[in-house]
Amino acid sequence: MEAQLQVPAGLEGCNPHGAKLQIYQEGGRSEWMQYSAVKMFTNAFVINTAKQQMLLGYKKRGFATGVYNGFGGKVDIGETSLEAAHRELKEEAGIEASLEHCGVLFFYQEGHQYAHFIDIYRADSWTGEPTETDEMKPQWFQIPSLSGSLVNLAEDLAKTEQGGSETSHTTIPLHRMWKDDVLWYPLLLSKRRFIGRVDLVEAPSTPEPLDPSAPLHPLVKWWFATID
Ligand SMILES: Nc1nc2c([nH]c(=O)n2[C@H]2C[C@H](O)[C@@H](COP(=O)(O)OP(=O)(O)OP(=O)(O)O)O2)c(=O)[nH]1
Repeated sequence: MEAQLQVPAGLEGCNPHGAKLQIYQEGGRSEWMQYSAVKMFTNAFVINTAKQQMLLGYKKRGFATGVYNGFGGKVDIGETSLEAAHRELKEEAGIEASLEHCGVLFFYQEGHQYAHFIDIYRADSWTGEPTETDEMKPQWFQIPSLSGSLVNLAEDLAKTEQGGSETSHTTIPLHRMWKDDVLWYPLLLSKRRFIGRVDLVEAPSTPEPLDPSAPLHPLVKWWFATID
């Protein structure tokens, strides 16, 4: 019988049926940072497969202002993660979608009171028209070709970091997203189930307007595995 991989603290219990885990990528420091509490979050990504586009929201206020992300937030007391994901998608983007759970991102930023345990969801269809809210401005972005390997896709995604400009965001705007997203977007986009953890050090407060060349929340340790 094959030995199961040791998963980072925070991800225990994410593979209750003992499915096969395979390291996708890992790196950084030798030790994970210590956290004292964990809160549950959701993050939902809507994909237009026919047009090869992804809906992202520009965060207008609160945590991570100025960053593009999927739609999500805290899971409220008495709510399941899936219920929270539907509620947040409606509140932040004005749409409804059939969400499929595709991964877990455990995220800890140095100096923060708690770690984020984020259930990541994906939908390939939706109802309603994405609408700007007080918190998020939704916008469609082109996904680089999915025909190559995951490694190629990660490289294609990374190229958008250098190629992005202030005014045109035709491809996914990695230079304005959390630094770890390039590590797991290839899995999300190719529908591979995954679990992962990232530790980041505190970055200086984000300048407005964002400087695309400025470092955003530097990563100090990361680990991602696919689940089969
Ligand atoms: N893509 C990505 N998302 C992340 C990372 N770290 C992280 O917390 N998130 C997500 C989880 C949540 O979807 C979102 C944080 O939610 P939020 O900004 O709405 O938090 P909030 O405290 O205002 O919660 P709420 O009022 O909306 O419930 O950011 C990351 O590294 N990459």
